[in-house]
Amino acid sequence: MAERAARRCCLGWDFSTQQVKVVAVDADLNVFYEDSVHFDRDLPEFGTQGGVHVHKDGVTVTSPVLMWVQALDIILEKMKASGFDFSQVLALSGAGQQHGSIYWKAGASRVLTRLSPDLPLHQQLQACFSISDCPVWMDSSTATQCRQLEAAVGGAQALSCLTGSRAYERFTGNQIAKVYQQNPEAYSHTERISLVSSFAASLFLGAYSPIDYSDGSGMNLLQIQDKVWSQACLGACAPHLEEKLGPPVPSCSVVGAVSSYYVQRYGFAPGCKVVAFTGDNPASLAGMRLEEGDIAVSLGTSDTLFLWLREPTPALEGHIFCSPVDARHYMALLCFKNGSLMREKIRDESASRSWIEFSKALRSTEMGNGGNLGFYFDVMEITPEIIGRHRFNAENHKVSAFPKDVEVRALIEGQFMAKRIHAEGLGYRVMPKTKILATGGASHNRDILQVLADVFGAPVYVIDTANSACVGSAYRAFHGLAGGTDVPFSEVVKLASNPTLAATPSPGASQVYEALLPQYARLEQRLLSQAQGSPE
Ligand SMILES: Nc1ncnc2c1ncn2[C@@H]1O[C@H](COP(=O)(O)OP(=O)(O)O)[C@@H](O)[C@H]1O
Ligand SMILES: O=C(CO)[C@@H](O)[C@H](O)COP(=O)(O)O
Repeated sequence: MAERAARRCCLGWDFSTQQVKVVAVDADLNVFYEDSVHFDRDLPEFGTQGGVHVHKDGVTVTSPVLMWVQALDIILEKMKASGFDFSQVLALSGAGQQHGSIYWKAGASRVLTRLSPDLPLHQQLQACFSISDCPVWMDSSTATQCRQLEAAVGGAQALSCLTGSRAYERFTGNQIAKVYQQNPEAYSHTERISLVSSFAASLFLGAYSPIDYSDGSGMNLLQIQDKVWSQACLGACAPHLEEKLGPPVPSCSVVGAVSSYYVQRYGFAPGCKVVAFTGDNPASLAGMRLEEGDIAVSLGTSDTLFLWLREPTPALEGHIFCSPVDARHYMALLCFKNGSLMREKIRDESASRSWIEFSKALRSTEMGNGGNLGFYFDVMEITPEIIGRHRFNAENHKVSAFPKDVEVRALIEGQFMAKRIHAEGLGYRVMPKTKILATGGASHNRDILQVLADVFGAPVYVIDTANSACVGSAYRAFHGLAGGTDVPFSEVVKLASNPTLAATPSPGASQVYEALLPQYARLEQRLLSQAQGSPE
């Protein structure tokens, strides 16, 4: 504890779908403290599953805002109880699940600025929100608002050129439009709308934190080239929206110092800086120190795949976000909704609820799975828009079930083939020097990473912690502290240890998957045409 007390550090937070996590990173960029609060397990009174409430219509998905606040109270108390020395924290930053929106009620800013150090946050902020259950990224209930927004700006491609993405149901502008249309009273009582990231930053600041360019790119509202709100998009979504959002800022901005609440209650230094929080995927890009040419695969609640881009090339599939570490650059992102929760379901059904058995099934089956291919989308997938489980044998005939081991391999191979096919759709090509950087909870599983290496025909690397969004947030805090835009991010993180090799492609993998990938793509296209025509 004595050694810990003397360690100057930055904190990196992650308000993700299933938990709040924190890491402390010292000046040599070593992670020396990690903690988390899991919503379903540690806050059962909110009744979430996987951190969310799925409503009866099957498409509306929300999370209670006070659950996030209480999770922060709990984790700070845990840190204090462990003897964590908050006075050594030079700066903090953080990440949030992307796209989710928080509606602060008129008068909330006064409460935020006058927090009493004698009480936990959740007791003081109870009456501060005009909407208690916030729409989150898993929501897909805003198809009508999406079509309205695209029509207002000249179509899907026009919206993508402007904001980096065509209209997506989970993107915040469409969610805000739905709140305004269906709950105009709550909307009119709202003085500020935050993303999960800027909401979390606001809790630390004791004042509203601005939205950063990178997470702001996931709203269908920000002009990603000019970095200003699009008046056409704002106008199409809801009235007085610009004043409720506040101006966006570069992701490496110092947005202020921690509120006196944290100084008095936890012993933070009064000068401890808060660097703008961003989305969890942009923060992971920072945590993995992604370089041009590399590809990152995050296997969290959602699966995402992202790339560093110099020039934005907005398309009808995938998203372009402003880079979180260099205001001149961009990142491309593909999001797959049926990630870890789908893997958990197949683990429970076909591998005795055990990751060890799940791994055994992967090891006992062959690459290519004897030609058996599967699509596992228990919730409406984002990439591509298909729902349901669809299994095909080597003759391309639909079958209703697979033996258990075959089912496990079909799931994992299918998930990674989809990633490769859609990344190639964005123009990405696997090169001899390609590195895949893996992160997220499932990157703990070496057998899953082996399939990833085989399907992509490229080596897979991991960083010391699967919490790359937290680590990236701590790195970004150091970046903000060092001067932000004027200092290259790569300079700030040059001391960080290199990623370690976790899996290399097995001999013969490229022949197997070169043959199978076009077959998977054709079947996906067939399912998509059926879904768009008459649902099965
Ligand atoms: N050994 C493992 N094999 C496969 N998946 C795992 C393993 N350990 C954890 N996971 C998955 O990691 C998921 C959580 O990942 P994480 O990146 O922490 O999610 P998030 O940041 O979205 O809350 C869990 O839902 C679980 O399915
Ligand atoms: O919607 C997206 C990205 O566009 C998701 O990736 C969310 O950002 C949720 O992140 P996790 O909690 O799954 O890490």
